[in-house]
Amino acid sequence: MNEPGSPSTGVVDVAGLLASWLPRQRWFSAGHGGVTLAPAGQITLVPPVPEPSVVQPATGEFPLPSSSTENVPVPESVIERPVGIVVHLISALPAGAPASDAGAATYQVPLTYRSEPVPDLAHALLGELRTHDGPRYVYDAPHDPDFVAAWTELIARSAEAMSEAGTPRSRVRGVRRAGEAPPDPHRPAKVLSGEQSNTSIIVGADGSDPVMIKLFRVLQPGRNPDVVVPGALARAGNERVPRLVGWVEGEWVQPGGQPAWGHLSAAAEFVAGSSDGWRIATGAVTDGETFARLSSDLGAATAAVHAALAAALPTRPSTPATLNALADHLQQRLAWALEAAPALADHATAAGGVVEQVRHLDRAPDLQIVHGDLHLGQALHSDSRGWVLLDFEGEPLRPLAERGDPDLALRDVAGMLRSFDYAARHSVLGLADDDPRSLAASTWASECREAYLDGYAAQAGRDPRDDAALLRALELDKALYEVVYETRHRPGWVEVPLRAVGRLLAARSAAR
Ligand SMILES: Nc1ncnc2c1ncn2[C@@H]1O[C@H](COP(=O)(O)OP(=O)(O)O)[C@@H](O)[C@H]1O
Ligand SMILES: O=P(O)(O)O[C@H]1O[C@H](CO)[C@@H](O[C@H]2O[C@H](CO)[C@@H](O)[C@H](O)[C@H]2O)[C@H](O)[C@H]1O
Repeated sequence: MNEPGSPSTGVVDVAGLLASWLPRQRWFSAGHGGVTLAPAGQITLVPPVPEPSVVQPATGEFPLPSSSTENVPVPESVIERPVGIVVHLISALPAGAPASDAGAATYQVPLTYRSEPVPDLAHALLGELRTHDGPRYVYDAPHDPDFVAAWTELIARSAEAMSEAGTPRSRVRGVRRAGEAPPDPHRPAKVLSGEQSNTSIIVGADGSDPVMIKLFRVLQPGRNPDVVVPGALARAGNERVPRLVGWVEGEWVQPGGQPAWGHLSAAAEFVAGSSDGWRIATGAVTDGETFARLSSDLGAATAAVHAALAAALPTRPSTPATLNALADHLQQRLAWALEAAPALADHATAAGGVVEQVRHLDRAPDLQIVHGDLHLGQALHSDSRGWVLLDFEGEPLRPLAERGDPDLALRDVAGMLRSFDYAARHSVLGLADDDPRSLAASTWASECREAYLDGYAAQAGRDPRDDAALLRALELDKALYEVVYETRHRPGWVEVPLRAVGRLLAARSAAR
């Protein structure tokens, strides 16, 4: 066996570096051991990208953690350049699982290979590889201006590239929406910092028409709602979402060998001078200020997006079967949450009552395409644009295949109501419900809630409070999801949704 990263026949292997780097990334959820990685595709870009080319997916597997040298080869042609750019597509399988395992995730990992180290990119260095041509410095490519220029150009030129070997499986295509000005690949770029499920790069924040390019880190076969939905809204002329500029789509190979097609990236207008709703709302809580006016505007913006989605994309009338399916879904959520958080056991019977109530409701509004995971962090406010809504990918803990289905617009309303509760109560964690500070938080959240619903009702011509039982059931559904989310990601916050479950169920008993 060769030494890690050493050349064997003119190609080098980056598996060892990935094995230690990937598990440290926020978006890598495959675990910290016992995972097998398998190359699923490999796209080679050439700066400044006159025509990008795609090479055939590599075959073979390598275990993680490991310093195997055998299986993520970097083509010789890449290594020979001063700057080589490769977008590695890598599937992660639970160790020992069959290669066809349906639970495997495919990660998008663009890397640059440089013959000279770049001090400005030190924070993005994965490590060093030894090659027959001397060392190569390997960087997390979204931080590297040459990768960003190449990727932006792919979209700007709507460039399509076939696999060098001519197989239809290996192909990426940039698409620029008709009527959109091409983003300029040569403007300064910056990776957005902060907790994110994907990696977003702002291109051209120094001037006019900046663009935000999001790289989907976890690839799933199929159309990504974060491309489809803003695209439909842009076509409909709705201005409550950042304008979609373009996207990148492509093909890769799933662990069992089946070809997959899906979106790799979306590019949208970067809303300069904006703040997200979570930051504004929690600032208001800290300063003891009202958020009612902005809540009302946010309600109106949500209703405008819902109306545009209902006009532009498929809708379905609700039937008794719809209510049954909603009740089943809530029941599954409950079982899922009970498993993750046994503390919910005291609420199981009352929550089961809500399930049955939903099943026997007389009616429900029509189903339509919705946001799916709406909360304050998914809304941006600026003086020039008012509120815009972001990130139509739906709940990250749900399979992509389920996320684009028509659903109740009320689900988004419930999500935002939960978010007002979070903004108010995360600042009083650990205090009893009757503590004056908790009571003040509760009053603040109620004020936002009513203002949001008023704003929504005025814009939509239909008040979500007319479907009070359904709305409460959807708030419960969301709070159960949040219990699982917090248990996995922020156990210190789990008290926020746990207490909400208790309050929502108590309010229901009181209402009967
Ligand atoms: N078009 C945009 N303009 C300005 N800021 C944006 C834009 N899109 C996203 N952001 C910022 O990036 C953050 C993460 O975006 P989001 O779409 O939620 O990414 P992720 O899928 O990684 O969670 C948002 O909270 C917002 O602050
Ligand atoms: O933004 P994402 O799509 O990654 O959504 C996930 O993370 C959110 C937290 O960042 C989480 O939202 C929950 O916490 C928010 C405060 O941080 C709060 O405003 C939301 O109401 C609450 O649901 C979201 O559930 C999760 O899917």
